[in-house]
Amino acid sequence: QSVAVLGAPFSRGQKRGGVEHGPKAIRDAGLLERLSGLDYAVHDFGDLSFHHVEKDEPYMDVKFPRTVGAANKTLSGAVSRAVGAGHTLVMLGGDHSLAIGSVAGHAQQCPDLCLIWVDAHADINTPMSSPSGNLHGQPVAFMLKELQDKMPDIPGFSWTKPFLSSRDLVYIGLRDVDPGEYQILKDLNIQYFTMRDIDRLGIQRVMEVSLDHLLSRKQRPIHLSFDVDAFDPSLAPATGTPVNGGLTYREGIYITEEIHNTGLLSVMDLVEVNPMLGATRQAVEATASLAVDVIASSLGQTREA
Ligand SMILES: N[C@](CCCC[B-](O)(O)O)(CCN1CCCCC1)C(=O)O
Ligand SMILES: [Mn+2]
Ligand SMILES: [Mn+2]
Ligand SMILES: [Mn+2]
Repeated sequence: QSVAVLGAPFSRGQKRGGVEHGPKAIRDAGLLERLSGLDYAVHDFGDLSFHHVEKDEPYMDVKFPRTVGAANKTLSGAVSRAVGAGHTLVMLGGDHSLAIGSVAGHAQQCPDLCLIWVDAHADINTPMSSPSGNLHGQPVAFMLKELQDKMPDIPGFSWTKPFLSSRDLVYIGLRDVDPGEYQILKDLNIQYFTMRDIDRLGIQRVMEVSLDHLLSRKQRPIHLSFDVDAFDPSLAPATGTPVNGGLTYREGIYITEEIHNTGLLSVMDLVEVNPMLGATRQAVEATASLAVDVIASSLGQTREA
């Protein structure tokens, strides 16, 4: 089994500088060493380089559409090649707009993939419903076939088309969903577990139902898109959109242990670590170290042995 690590130093899906330094912060927290300690061959693909598109004016209030679109087109090619070469891939963000390229590239190789989205936010705004115009709040809307009649042709995104059915997606950790997003979740009958659901059911039941929902009919590759802001801000302060009342360390690790135990994890994203947003160096290091723990646990590090 071989693991590839790919950095995507990108920030234009949102407004706060620094998230482009996320890949370096996670590497500096010892990611490669930790993965080498697990029984994988580890390949470091380094960081992609992205180019800013000139005169990238907003389109329907969407910010930097051409720059974000171009970055994700590049990323999707790199992800597709890595999966095609047989690697389990870890994509380090960068903001969550990068999931547009990461999941699309994965779907090119694995069209029957299912998606587990761990996040305080649903990231399913359309350009029309977005309160901010920031594309890191919209990636899932670009993937869903059921939304394509609601999606305008945004400049920079002509390279991609929706590939995911709403039944092939589960959310875990939601606690800050916009009205337009909530309407979409309900209309498309998308399976989601909020932090309240986790309080009521417990994380063991949430994972049991989530994995049953996605895998009981058919075992297929899993794409895990993990936004570090799913965790409580006390654990992951260095991130752009923190929301109180998030996952505990143990809940986050239980999620990733259960995903590892399926044996079906194929690509994971770890996004929204922003080393410039920690109040202290310790806060930055705690956030980056947590990201390493999440990735290592997704790839088989256990609390047992
Ligand atoms: N839903 C928000 C936040 C998106 C976060 C993206 B992620 O998950 O990748 O970090 C807007 C959230 N909300 C807007 C009104 C005021 C409170 C925050 C948006 O801008 O779409
Ligand atoms: Mn997100
Ligand atoms: Mn989020
Ligand atoms: Mn965020």
